[in-house]
Amino acid sequence: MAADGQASNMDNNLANGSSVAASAQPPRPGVLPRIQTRITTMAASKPYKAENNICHDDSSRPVKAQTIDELHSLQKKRSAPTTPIKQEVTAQSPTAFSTISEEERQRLQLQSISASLASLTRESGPKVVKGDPKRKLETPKAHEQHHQYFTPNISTSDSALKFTHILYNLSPAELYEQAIKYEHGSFITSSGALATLSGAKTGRSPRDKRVVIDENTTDELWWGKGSPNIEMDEHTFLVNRERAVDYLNSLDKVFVNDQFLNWDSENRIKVRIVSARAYHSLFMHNMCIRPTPEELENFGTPDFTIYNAGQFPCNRYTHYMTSSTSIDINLARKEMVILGTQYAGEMKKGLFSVMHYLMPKRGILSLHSGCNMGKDGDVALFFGLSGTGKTTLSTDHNRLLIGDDEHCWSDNGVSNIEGGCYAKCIDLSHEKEPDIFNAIKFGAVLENVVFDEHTREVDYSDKSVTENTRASYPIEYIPNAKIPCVGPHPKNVILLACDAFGVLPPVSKLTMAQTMYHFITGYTALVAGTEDGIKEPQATFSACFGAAFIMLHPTKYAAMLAEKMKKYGATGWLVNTGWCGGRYGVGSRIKLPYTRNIIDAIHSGVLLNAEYTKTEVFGLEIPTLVEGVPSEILNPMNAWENKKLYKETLLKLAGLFKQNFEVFSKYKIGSDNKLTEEILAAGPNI
Ligand SMILES: Nc1ncnc2c1ncn2[C@@H]1O[C@H](COP(=O)(O)OP(=O)(O)OP(=O)(O)O)[C@@H](O)[C@H]1O
Ligand SMILES: O=C([O-])CC(=O)C(=O)O
Ligand SMILES: [Ca+2]
Ligand SMILES: [Mn+2]
Repeated sequence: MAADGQASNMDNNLANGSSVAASAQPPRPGVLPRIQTRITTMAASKPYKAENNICHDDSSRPVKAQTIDELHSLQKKRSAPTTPIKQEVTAQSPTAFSTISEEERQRLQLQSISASLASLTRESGPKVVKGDPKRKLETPKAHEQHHQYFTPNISTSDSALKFTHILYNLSPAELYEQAIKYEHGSFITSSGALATLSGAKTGRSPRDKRVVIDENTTDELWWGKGSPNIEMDEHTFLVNRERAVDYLNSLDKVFVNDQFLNWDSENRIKVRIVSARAYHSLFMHNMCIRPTPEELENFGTPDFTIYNAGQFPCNRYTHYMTSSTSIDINLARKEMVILGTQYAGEMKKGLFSVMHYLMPKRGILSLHSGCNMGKDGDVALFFGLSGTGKTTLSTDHNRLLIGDDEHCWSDNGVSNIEGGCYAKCIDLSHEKEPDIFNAIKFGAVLENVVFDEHTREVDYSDKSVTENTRASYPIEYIPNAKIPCVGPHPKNVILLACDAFGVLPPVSKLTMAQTMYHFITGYTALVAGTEDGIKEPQATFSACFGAAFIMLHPTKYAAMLAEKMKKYGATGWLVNTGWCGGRYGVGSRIKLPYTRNIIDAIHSGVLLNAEYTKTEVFGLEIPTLVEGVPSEILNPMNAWENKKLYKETLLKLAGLFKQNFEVFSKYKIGSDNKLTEEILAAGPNI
């Protein structure tokens, strides 16, 4: 009773504005004075007011909610309505801007996604609905909200009775939440990036890549020795496709990304990626070109669709399957199926393979290269196998970044295929690669890195999960990205090789024939990890610096490159970003600042007119002086202590080059055989 009396007494005091007096009164013995949180509000200078003897602190306006759920519903406001689709003016619909309703648009969109997810064998599949199944408000009851889901048929199977929720083109923030709530190994790092695990595979699986052989592809594609295209028949493709689609449809929710490839608007490709992980959806959000809301409304039917069921294995009893992983491309169906690997790079590089088929058909050369542009509009291409420095060297604070990995060269100039970059992170430091380091912030996906469990600080030197740690981020995260990612014809074509033998010079100027020879050869010492199973650097030859992704015979791409380089007067260069002063294990990797100085001298044109000497065996023209590079490393022989060992190693590598080139010697490039002989003569002289 005493407490009650005290309380009402206090309230009255407050109501009378006499709280100061009240608190000034000595407390009754044994009773502590009531804690007062506020007396008057300073900002509004409004006194407390009492209604029904209850004190209200109305210093800030009360929330317009009766319950916590209502309060939560206030937190999110609906996205701004997207602009209506403008229809053609026709006789039937004479109004210039007649629109289709939002409802109709949603219905068409779901119809398109439903068609993508439809089984090829059953009459009906699951109903697709938009939104997160956990958000009750958005789960429609069967008899209401008909516009929210689409089902093509009357239910005839259990799977047709269930809903598959479609998380369509979610934003990075939404994908973060999905990843953190539902995917093990997802964490926010101290810089705001989303750390993820790609599972058992931490690199691509080129031996599990299959391409459907049919009446067209038999003759069109490169098959056999050296080719990345391992054949599979249409039937087996459909078996795997059905397996992937059934897996995806069995889930409560799948992610769907509708995006673009190629910044050249005339040659843009619409891609749809259906996947089961927020990690995959965010990765592709970063790597493909992100449509504007208007572009998304007019998206229509995709030109190519990926079904990524990477968590689910393929069936080893299926014909052609040699492991539980299968990455299958069907050019006729315009589809790709991924089973048994969650490594996100498979999607990126799978689409790149498709571009290597589609673009040459249009006279456009597709290139595994980085690309940047100087302030004066001089464009450089950086070819090279994985880990040779395309991303590192095309990301140059003094130049505009067009792209780091996949480009097209058409009659209009160069264009990036992608909307993001995919950088190697091992030993990444702010000091050596500041732009890449700073791009790893909110929205970036960080694959397989190790971080402090408390501070979430990433340790880029830690290889505990893999050596092939990676960051994927939108290209605009690089401060001097060139948007749109297109540029004029290249002036310099730089071939990067990471030479583990340490015998190739840090830089040499190439003749056209030498450029072709080295382009077709595609030499490097593969840096550990990007291709699954490779743990130590080893000498590798990969035609066109990307044999894993080309679809046609390498000479087709080489001929196009030669033609374009001649037409637009580009100069070829060979830059060794690998070892000097001895082979791997003895010498050391050429310091990045030296390579950057070499690249600067190429860009500026200084190196074009430098003094040159010719090396023996490879016949490479090497400059005697490059500013900011110790002259003794320019000629590798000088950098080796043991000259005899140098010569032996040089001859060994030359032998490997010769052996590798044998398969190409019977192919013609150009209208006569002349170019082939010139190219053969441009190889090592032993
Ligand atoms: N002299 C050098 N030149 C270039 N890169 C170097 C050099 N020394 C060390 N590196 C390191 O080599 C790696 C080059 O990787 P980068 O991401 O550029 O490869 P990439 O060619 O883009 O490969 P991918 O096609 O797999 O993405 C980086 O980690 C970079 O720090
Ligand atoms: O595809 C990958 O995983 C990384 C990459 O860019 C390459 O290997 O060329
Ligand atoms: Ca890269
Ligand atoms: Mn690459």
